[in-house]
Amino acid sequence: MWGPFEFRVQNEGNTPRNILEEIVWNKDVEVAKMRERKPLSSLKKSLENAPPTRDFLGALREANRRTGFPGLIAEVKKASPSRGILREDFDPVEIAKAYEKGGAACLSVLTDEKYFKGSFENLEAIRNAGVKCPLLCKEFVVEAWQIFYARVKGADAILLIAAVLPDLDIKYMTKICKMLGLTALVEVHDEREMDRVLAIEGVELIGINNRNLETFEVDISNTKRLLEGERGQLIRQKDIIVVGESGLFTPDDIAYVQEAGVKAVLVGESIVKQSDPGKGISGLFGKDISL
Ligand SMILES: O=C(O)c1ccccc1NCC(=O)[C@H](O)[C@H](O)COP(=O)(O)O
Repeated sequence: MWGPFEFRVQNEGNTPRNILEEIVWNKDVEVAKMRERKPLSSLKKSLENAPPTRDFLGALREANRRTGFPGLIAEVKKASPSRGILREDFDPVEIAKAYEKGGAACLSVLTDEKYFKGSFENLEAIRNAGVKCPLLCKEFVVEAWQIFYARVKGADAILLIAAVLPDLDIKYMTKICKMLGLTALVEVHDEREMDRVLAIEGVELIGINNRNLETFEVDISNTKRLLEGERGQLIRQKDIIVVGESGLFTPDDIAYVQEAGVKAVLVGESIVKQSDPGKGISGLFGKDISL
């Protein structure tokens, strides 16, 4: 069992070395406060009133089968540390509905407030507005409490980042997700993280992030590199669905990651910035995929 050795614990006086470390240190404090207000025992009671979960993996598979393109996870994102504000007139429910109409299989909703200007209210509002696409809670999970919270707020899936979590946590959190009916999207960026995650039993959905979360560098050939040779073979053997994430702007980009072996893509910037984000999807795929 291995872990993200690059990470240091926050100590008095030291400063974060990169944005991911900073986000995680802040998240630790934020979650501790939230947990104090709503302890796990009370969250567990709220589960009784949570809406049923929808099949995130099934929706991706079905979209891939129906369109012949990778299933789209369209991201509802107002801002990011690397790009700043992406959209001033940001109405999460309107954007979610436009994505659904435009052919998205699933949606990814940023819930981090400090760095992405997202919120759990956005997630809840989209769920309550009757959007049928299954929803990914796009968070920086540092403890299991957050998984229960996401489920209560209407998520169908949640992100677990290998650069943030040690293997044992991923294993344990994947089990918690299954118990709650959530899909875990386990995100990797390099070969070492991919090998760690491939050794963890029960992982069904892996995201390859083309963005280095420490430097912000984006390179879509990252997806191809991580799917080459024995890794690609093992992924096919295990029937794991791979999601190509970040930096996808054109039909050529989609074709490139599809050729590399992905069955799904996660896209934010290139579609959320369009005046009609639904039409942005047709531009991204070079075709109307809603039909
Ligand atoms: O995007 C950032 O600046 C960022 C910084 C630190 C941690 C995560 C970050 N982004 C999350 C993502 O990877 C993207 O939101 C997602 O993959 C969509 O990417 P894009 O299509 O390029 O907007």
